Amino acid sequence: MNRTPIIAGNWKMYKTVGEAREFAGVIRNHKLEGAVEMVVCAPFTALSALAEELKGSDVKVGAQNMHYEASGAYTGEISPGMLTDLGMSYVIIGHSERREYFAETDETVNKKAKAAFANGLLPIVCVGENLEQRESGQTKENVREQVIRAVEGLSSEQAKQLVIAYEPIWAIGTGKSSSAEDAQDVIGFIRSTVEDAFDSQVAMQVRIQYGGSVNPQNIASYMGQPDIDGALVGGASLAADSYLQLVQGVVGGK
Ligand SMILES: O=C(CO)COP(=O)(O)O
Repeated sequence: MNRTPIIAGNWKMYKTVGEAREFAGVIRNHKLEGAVEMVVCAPFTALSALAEELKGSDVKVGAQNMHYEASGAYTGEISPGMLTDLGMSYVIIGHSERREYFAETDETVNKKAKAAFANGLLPIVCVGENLEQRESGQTKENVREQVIRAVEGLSSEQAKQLVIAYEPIWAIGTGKSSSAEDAQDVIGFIRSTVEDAFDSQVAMQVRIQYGGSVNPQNIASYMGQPDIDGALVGGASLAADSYLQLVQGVVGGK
């Protein structure tokens, strides 16, 4: 099965519009002929400028969150249609920081995943265990529950296009990345969970990324694993040269 690897930068709450434009200027001429899908997920304020700067390039733009409703009295929120209107391709859903600080639940993750597809956006759904769950041997049970709840009610056609990011919370921003073997173990398990929820066809096509302290030095080790289809990267995606090194690492690792 040929799954196109996907490298997605998650800028979190970093970069002004000017900084985003500068980044885009460096990466926009990078051509990969479909070997890797390049995505940058930026703060809402930078999305319009990025879409403009990266138009016609191989780099796709994504948001880091959205509401699941189409419109309404939801002060401070952004709807799926507003993202489509800006030319977004992807949206990160259920990042652990949103689950922890902004009350995101498996239920809202599921509503957002459905709303993303309904609006022509591809969701990158994040799952992952915290340190306590890892140490008490509950990693797989926890991740299985998150995956099953996230994909409830999606059609097989939608599920095939889904991107799942496995991000162990203890590895995010800590410099303590999961070993490639441990990440493969959980990601292989996530693929079998998708097979249980749908079928083997869907499981073979769904792309599953690893995230958590990925950098240009360790990316190739993850890509050498059979079930790992790319990475969702925070800190190391912020500098354009580092982002391009990650992309090259994905090419070299597969
Ligand atoms: O949360 C992450 C990406 O979504 C990972 O962040 P770091 O790459 O900075 O550890």
